[in-house]
This record gives sequence, structure tokens and C-alpha cells, in this order.
Amino acid sequence: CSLSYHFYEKSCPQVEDIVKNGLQAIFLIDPTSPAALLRLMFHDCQVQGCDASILVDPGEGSVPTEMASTKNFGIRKRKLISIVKSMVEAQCPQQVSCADILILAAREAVALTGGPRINIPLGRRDSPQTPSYELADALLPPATAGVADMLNIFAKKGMTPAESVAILGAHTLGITHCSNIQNRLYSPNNGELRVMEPDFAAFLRLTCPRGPLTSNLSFVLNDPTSFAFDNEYYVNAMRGRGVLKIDAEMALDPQTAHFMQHFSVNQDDFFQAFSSAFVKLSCSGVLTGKQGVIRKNCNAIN
Ligand code: HEM
Ligand SMILES: [Ca+2]
Ligand SMILES: [Ca+2]
Repeated sequence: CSLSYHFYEKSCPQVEDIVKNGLQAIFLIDPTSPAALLRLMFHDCQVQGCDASILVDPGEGSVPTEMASTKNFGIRKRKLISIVKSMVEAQCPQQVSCADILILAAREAVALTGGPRINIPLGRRDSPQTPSYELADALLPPATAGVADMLNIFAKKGMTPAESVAILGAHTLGITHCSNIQNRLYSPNNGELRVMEPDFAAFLRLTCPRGPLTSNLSFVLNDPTSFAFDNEYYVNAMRGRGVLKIDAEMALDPQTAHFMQHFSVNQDDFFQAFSSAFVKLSCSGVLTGKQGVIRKNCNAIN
């Protein structure tokens, strides 16, 4: 993409260290936050590009921002980016965009949990306006997305099918709320339970009982090592232990199954494909040069 590997060389050479050191301390206190920051990056880049639009809080009396979209259910830890931003501002005032800090934070989420340390081109600018929740509704994939939807989304970002399967390896971290898998567990005749490993199906139904009462509060781990960035996501999906529909379907679809199988036995190849996919995702629709702004406060258009 049109970004640079030396962008802050003069204006803030220490920015990557500030982000790393700041998050290292935060991740120790809250080990669930790396997953949140990695998903936050995807949801920012998917709506109007990687421009920190998802960080903008709804203003008083203004139209609802993208965070009002139900597709952003479960998005958490947006405030962490503002905390890291204030650490950066203390050393390099008005130099570094919130959009770059968000990508660097997602990079640390991967690196500090055992994944690859990805080299990231920088120079993104922040959006001067917020997208509507309708746009977010239209662009973010639903929890029921299948393989064709998934390949279509990432092909638009220049990813190969192998890279698309690799970027979904982000589901090696974090959780899924029960509300996102109710239909997999309890809709009769949808055939999904048949492809699920029976013990795993039983476990999910116990953890996520039928009905809406707790389904927005209860959750399951995306893989058994949900604090570690490893290839267990693929190992489990290949065994019929995929949590979301997309996780289960990729293990069976002939367009994706061989990549799932390969990443389940070769973590190095997963890390390599994930790294190139991550850079492509991080370049989607970026603002550069004189476009956009450098926000002082990531949560407000200022
Ligand atoms: C078609 C593509 C995708 C679909 C349908 C999808 C869907 C979902 C859903 C429904 C959840 C559960 C949210 C919750 O219940 O709180 C989730 C969690 C997550 N997703 Fe995805 N996702 C996709 C792609 C991605 C990508 C590309 C990334 C990152 C690069 C990503 C990273 C994550 C992470 C880290 C979590 C755990 C979040 C947490 O613990 O708070 N996903 N995803
Ligand atoms: Ca955005
Ligand atoms: Ca894992």
C-alpha cells in the first residue's frame, strides 16, 4: 500500500516502543484485552478503511455512529487506544494518528501473545467524519457469514484464499458470546449439529442454554488456548470443534479445507500467511498525505 516503513523516523522514532511498553503493562493486568484490540482493528478497517472511525464516541444529539450497529456487539476496550495515544502524545505531540496507533496495538496483541511480530507500514491519517451505523451494518459480516462471504470480503483487500484462511486465524484469541451461536445449536434442520463433534456440541449446549436470557452475557472460548496466539484454532476446527459457523465451514469447504489442514500442522506457514494478510488488512482504505486529520483525542472528531 501507499504507506511507509519509515514514516515516523524523524517525527517520533520511539512510537513503536511506546505502544509496545504501554500495552505490555496493560496486557499483564487484563489478558483478555489483546483479543479485543485485534477484533477492533478488523472492525475499524472494514468500515470506511483503517481510519480510527470506530473510536469516535457518539456525540450529544448527533446521529448514531458506527458503534450503534448491532454488528459491533462485543467490541470492547476502545478506551485502551486513547490511553496509549496519551502516552504517545506526551512524547510526540500531534504527530501520530489514532489509526496508526490502533494498527500498532493490534500488532502487539499478536506479538505479545506468542504470534509473529509483524512489520507494519505507517502514515495513516484519522477520519474527520464518522460513518453511520447503517454503513457498519452493511459492511461488517454477520455471525452467520459463510465461506463465500468471507472469501469475497478478503479478496477485495487483495488477499489470496490462503491469506483469507490465515487472517481468520485471529480466532485463536478471544471469545464468542452465546447469542452468536444460538442458531447453530438450536435451529432444527439446519444441519450444523451434524458436522459438530458430539462432545463439543454437548459442551456448547450446556454453556449456552436455549433462550435469550443469558446469551448476551455467557460466552465460550474461540479455541482452548484463547490467550495464546497459536495454531490451535485450526487443530480444533479440523476436529469438528469450530465455534462460529465460519470456523466450522472453512474446515469442510473444498475452497478452504486444505489450508485449514495445512495450518493445523504447520504453525510457521500460518504465521507467515497471517503476517502478509494482516498488512493487507491494515492497508484497507487508508487516508494519507493531506487527507484526513491527526486527532488529538481519539474518541472525538476535533
Ligand atoms: C468473515 C469474517 C469474520 C466473521 C464472520 C467473524 C465473526 C466473529 C464473531 C461473531 C465474533 C464473536 C464476538 C462476540 O460474541 O463478542 C468474533 C470474535 C472475534 N473475532 Fe472475528 N470474524 C471474522 C473475521 C475476523 C478477523 C479478520 C479478525 C481479525 C483480524 C477477527 C478477530 C476476532 C477476535 C480476536 C475475536 C474475539 C474478540 C473478543 O474476545 O472480544 N475476526 N468474530
Ligand atoms: Ca474505519
Ligand atoms: Ca489460541
